[in-house]
Amino acid sequence: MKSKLKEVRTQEAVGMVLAHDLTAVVPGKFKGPLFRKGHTIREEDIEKLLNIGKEHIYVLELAEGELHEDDAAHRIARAAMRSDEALELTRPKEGKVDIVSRIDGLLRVDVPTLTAINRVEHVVLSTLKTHTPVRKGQQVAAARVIPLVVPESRIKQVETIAGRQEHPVLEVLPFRPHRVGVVTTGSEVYHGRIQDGFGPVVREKVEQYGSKVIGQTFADDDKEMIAQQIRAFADQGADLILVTGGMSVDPDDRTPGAIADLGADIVSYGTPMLPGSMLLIAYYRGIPLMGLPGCVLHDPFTSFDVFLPRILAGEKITREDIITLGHGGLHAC
Ligand SMILES: Nc1nc2c(c(=O)[nH]1)N[C@H]1C(S)=C(S)[C@@H](COP(=O)(O)OP(=O)(O)OC[C@H]3O[C@@H](n4cnc5c(N)ncnc54)[C@H](O)[C@@H]3O)O[C@H]1N2
Ligand code: MOO
Repeated sequence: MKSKLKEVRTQEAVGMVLAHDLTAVVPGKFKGPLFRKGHTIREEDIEKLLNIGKEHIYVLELAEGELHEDDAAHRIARAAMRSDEALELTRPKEGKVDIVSRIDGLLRVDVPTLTAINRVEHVVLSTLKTHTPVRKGQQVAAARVIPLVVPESRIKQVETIAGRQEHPVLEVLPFRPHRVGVVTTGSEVYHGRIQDGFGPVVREKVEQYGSKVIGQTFADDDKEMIAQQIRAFADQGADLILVTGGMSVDPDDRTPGAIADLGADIVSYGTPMLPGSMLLIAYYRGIPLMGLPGCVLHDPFTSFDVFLPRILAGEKITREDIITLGHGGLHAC
């Protein structure tokens, strides 16, 4: 490190970086650092410094090609989010800059590029997991460097890595309001033996992302009846269709067969996640279609909760998205 100490008059120190902690003592009440090493002195700090008797202070003079931790953190965060309007930065605090979502949406992280950035020595970019649904005001990432001063070349390296890809390292896709049709299967519900439990569960989940259930219909364990109700929602302009129950191996489980008979393009029947392993994802006339197994009724977090926000944010689900769920896919089941 080529930076060095310099003594300056406190009134002239605004914008400069404190070289060591400065201690304040209020008898009987407080003893501790008033400002920490690395703090960038602001106008409002001058009064406080004079009040503890500091007319002169040591500041850190950065050499050519060096960056203070605050500036480095800011540049890492900026490189990661580019100009995504859905994200904003906080002011540096203790050398850390937070990235916060300005909207409700789906966080997307380019994981290989994130890893390449963290491979640069002393650079820290920490994020929530990719595909996490986030709320307006929620922190999604934090950036910092480890030492107080770093060579600017390292940060330029981060900027080059982040700039190589077409998409930013971090982005939040807004949830798009969808019109959702629900087909509930099961002879026990159809014949009124038991009361439907699926309707309220899926309605709440769909509404939480700003979409709307446009209707729920009931079908017996009959492939043609199920298929006909799916077709009816497609004709009504639904842009997501959920079919509940009948997803397992019993002779009365007709949902996967009905979806196959419709000629839907089945991405996968089965996901390596528990609960929710019997989930089916397909596209019928371009409309996403999900077969929801019984566990969605009683487990608060299943594979349905993984893919619903992704679909509502406009992502097209691929087989690769499904098969890679296996690692870490075992939840309470
Ligand atoms: N031998 C195997 N057994 C099971 C397998 C398997 O692979 N092999 N898979 C298990 C998994 S995983 C799940 S999840 C469950 C259930 O899947 P289903 O989608 O077939 O669920 P259903 O049989 O239709 O219903 C289960 C249970 O929930 C009640 N139910 C269904 N719909 C409603 C509704 N709308 N409202 C209220 N209650 C409802 C239904 O009456 C049943 O009691 O299979 C495992 N078994
Ligand atoms: O589809 Mo099941 O949830 O794995 O119980």
